[in-house]
Amino acid sequence: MAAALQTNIRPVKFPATFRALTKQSAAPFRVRCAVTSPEKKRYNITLLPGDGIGPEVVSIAKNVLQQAGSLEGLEFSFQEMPIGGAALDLVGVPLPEETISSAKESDAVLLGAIGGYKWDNNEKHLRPEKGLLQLRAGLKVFANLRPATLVDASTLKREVAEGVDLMVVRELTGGIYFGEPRGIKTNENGEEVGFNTEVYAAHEIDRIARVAFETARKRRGKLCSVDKANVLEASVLWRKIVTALAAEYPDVELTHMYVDNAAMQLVRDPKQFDTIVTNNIFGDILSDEASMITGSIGMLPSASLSDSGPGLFEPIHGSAPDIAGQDKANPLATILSAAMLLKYGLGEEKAAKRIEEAVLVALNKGFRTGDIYSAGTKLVGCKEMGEEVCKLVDKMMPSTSSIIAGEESVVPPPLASVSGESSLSDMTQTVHFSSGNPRIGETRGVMHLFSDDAVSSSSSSSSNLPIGRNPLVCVLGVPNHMTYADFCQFCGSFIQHILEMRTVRNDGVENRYSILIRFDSQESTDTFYQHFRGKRFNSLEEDVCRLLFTLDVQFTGYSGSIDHTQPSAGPIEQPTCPVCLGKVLTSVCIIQVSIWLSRALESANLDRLDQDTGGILTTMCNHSFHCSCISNWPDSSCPVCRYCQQQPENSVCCVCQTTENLWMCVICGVVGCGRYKGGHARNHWEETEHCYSLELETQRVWDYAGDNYVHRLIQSKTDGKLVELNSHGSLSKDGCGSCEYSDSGLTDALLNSKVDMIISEYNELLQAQLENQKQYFEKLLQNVKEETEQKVSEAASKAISQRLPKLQTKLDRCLKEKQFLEDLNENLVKNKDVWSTKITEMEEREKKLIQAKDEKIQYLEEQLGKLMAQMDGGESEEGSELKEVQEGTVLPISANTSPSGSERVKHASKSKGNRRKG
Ligand SMILES: NC(=O)C1=CN([C@@H]2O[C@H](COP(=O)(O)OP(=O)(O)OC[C@H]3O[C@@H](n4cnc5c(N)ncnc54)[C@H](O)[C@@H]3O)[C@@H](O)[C@H]2O)C=CC1
Ligand SMILES: CC(C)CC(=O)C(=O)O
Repeated sequence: MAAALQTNIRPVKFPATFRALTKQSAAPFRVRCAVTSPEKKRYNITLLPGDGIGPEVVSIAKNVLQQAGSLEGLEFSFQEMPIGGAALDLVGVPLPEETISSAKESDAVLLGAIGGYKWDNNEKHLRPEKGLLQLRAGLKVFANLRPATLVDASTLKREVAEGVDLMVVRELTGGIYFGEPRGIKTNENGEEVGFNTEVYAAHEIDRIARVAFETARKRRGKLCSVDKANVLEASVLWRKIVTALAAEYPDVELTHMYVDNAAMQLVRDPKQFDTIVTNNIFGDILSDEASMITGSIGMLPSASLSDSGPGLFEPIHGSAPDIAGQDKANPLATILSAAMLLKYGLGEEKAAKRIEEAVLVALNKGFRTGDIYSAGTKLVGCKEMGEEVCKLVDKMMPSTSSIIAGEESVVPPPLASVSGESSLSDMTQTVHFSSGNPRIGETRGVMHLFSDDAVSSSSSSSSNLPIGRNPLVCVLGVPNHMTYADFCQFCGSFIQHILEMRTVRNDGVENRYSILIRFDSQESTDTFYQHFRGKRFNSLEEDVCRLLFTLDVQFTGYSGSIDHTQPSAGPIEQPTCPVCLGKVLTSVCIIQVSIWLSRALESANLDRLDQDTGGILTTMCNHSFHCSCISNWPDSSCPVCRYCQQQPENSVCCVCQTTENLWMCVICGVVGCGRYKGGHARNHWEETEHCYSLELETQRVWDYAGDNYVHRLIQSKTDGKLVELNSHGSLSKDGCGSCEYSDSGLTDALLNSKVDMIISEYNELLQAQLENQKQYFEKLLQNVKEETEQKVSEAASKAISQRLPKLQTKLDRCLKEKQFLEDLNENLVKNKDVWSTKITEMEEREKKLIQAKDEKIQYLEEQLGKLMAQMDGGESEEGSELKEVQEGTVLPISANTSPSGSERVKHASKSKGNRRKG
């Protein structure tokens, strides 16, 4: 390092925030060395992986750093040192001397995280956390910048979280984390007391407040100072000094908020905040809370800076011991911390930008670790996320916008230069489409859409959306089951800004359609884009709105019998909306408009029409409606021709299954065959009074009641214009009717007035018929309801009457059984008493017998004792008696064997000599 210093010393560019931080800041910034060789600039970076997930995320961030650096001509020399639990295990202290020395001597320090269960019960000075606090104090990094900008993983409501871009400026080396006195002692009552001190000197508040004002000035000019001045003296001083400093920053709007309110406001309306300045402990808590506005604590980086010396860069999360070693950690917070290291620590903005943008693109490509995963995205582990970012770092050409600090939003370079190697064609995708009823004719075209990558490489701010976009977007892959009305509803209040929507089929896509949407202004297009991109169509399904800016739409041909290969460029004739009879643009207009748009967007004529008519939706079959009208149409068919994107490939007669000569009831959709097949379509009319039927082959509607076709206008096969049928249709050979058309040269004016007249007649007719049908069906429903109720009640009474006797018998049987059991029970209870008495008597008898026996035994034992005494030669009177007994002249026996009897019966017995012999 010393040798290198002599070669070339380059002062590292500090963020402007750190210039002239304090009025009294006489100490010059430390000039740190970045050695410049002709090819590479070299930096020394101390890596402190720490504990838990720390080593996993730091090793990934190191790779990303190296990758971004090498592309920008930077070379890093990494020195990995222990801290926290790892250091405790290795050398017995949480911050070894070598570690702090290495950190101080390096150009920047990248830390993972410290702490874990293993050391949780260590004494305070031997806890991993102590190591981190010592490091922060040792490096004097008093200003901790913790930005929070949105990614699409917030658990808050989208409208609450969307657009959040705030920066927490946390004081890091003072306050209660370091204040003295602190400790746990025993008080006079012998009780343990824990205590800490929240202490701030005026200069500490002043320097952090300056950082905050500078930061806010470069952002949106709003600073909120968070304290607890209603309770804490340290906060009273804090507020006083911050307020005084505001005079030096008249361009910054300063507000104050109590911390408890701030905690609530952060989740209620986070967008109200731009820059927050607060003390050590409040900043720790509020920035963790802010992280969840963005989706996960695994997303938020931080930079801790001093007014001289190397900065410390670390994710805001801890060591996450619950997921450590499982490849589950989100490495993005550490990767973004590495970007902050480049930007704030080394002044290498380009390399930083590469990393920030690579992270954005990875997220936009759908890569998600478990903590930010949602359905429809790609779940990856820590390593894979790191590898993806590394790959993308390679592709990124830095723009000047920032996702980290959100400051200096600058319009990105033209698309072609967003990526070093990319051209416009790399940034767009070509999609072929068609529309129209295939039975009649198909319009074909091609659209060029800005690919996801073109947008991903920018932030969500509208100034970073692709250059060259216009107020035209395409929603790709809308599921077929979404009706036109559903889609209009999905667009919500944006529908007011929609001029036109056109539904198209994408080649090779069966179950989905796409919608081209033209808006009234670029602003509403961008807002729509930001609001709806990736949004689920509904909460029950996974399908999301794949929304792409549309560069242009080109009309390539028409495959029907009418030659429409070139749309006319003249003003567009306005037919009426078939629903409300108001004027709408023709069905090909969106394609024409798109082409005009891409040329110049100068169509004053169109604007006038649009203002008059509101948004227009053109269905897949090229019929146009006001959005407000089609919003009331309940199914996915066209209200005019009933063409439905979802229709079955081969319709069949619902009775005889024939596929020929089919007619579909326009009232209920039943398909039946014509009279020269089974005549089932007509039968249907007779049964239901549904008198209109659509001939599937020709799309003409037959009126059974009037016995002719409804249409008096048909489309000319030669020029596509509407022409009148010659009077009433006559019966055709196919069985229902036919008509000839005269390819007349009616003037447009005449035609238009007739069209209007016929449509109004048609609508009246239809309305009358629908009313009839409504009544008919209501009656039918009522009948069915009554019949059903009748049947249900009959069935119920029948079932009851059938089951009743059986149930009665069963009940009788059960009652008898119950009676029997009760009798049995009663007898048993009586017997129980008798038996109890007997048992008691027996027990008493038994007791007496035992007593008598015991007395007899006792008496015999006494006698035996006396006998034994006499045998041993006793001289007493009893002794002589005993002697007699011994000699066999007297036998001591009670007359009634009673133990109390004193009579003794003398018996002759065997002599003593005899007994001895015996
Ligand atoms: N700067 C640091 O080194 C910090 C260290 N700690 C220490 O970390 C240890 C654990 O503390 P906790 O309160 O649990 O906070 P934590 O931040 O480690 O974990 C909180 C929750 O967030 C999850 N999480 C954190 N980072 C994640 C990531 N990158 N990807 C996915 N999920 C992630 C964790 O799995 C856990 O469920 C303690 O010993 C604590 O003292 C805590 C905060 C800061
Ligand atoms: C682990 C502590 C020392 C610090 C902390 O929680 C933080 O700064 O996020």
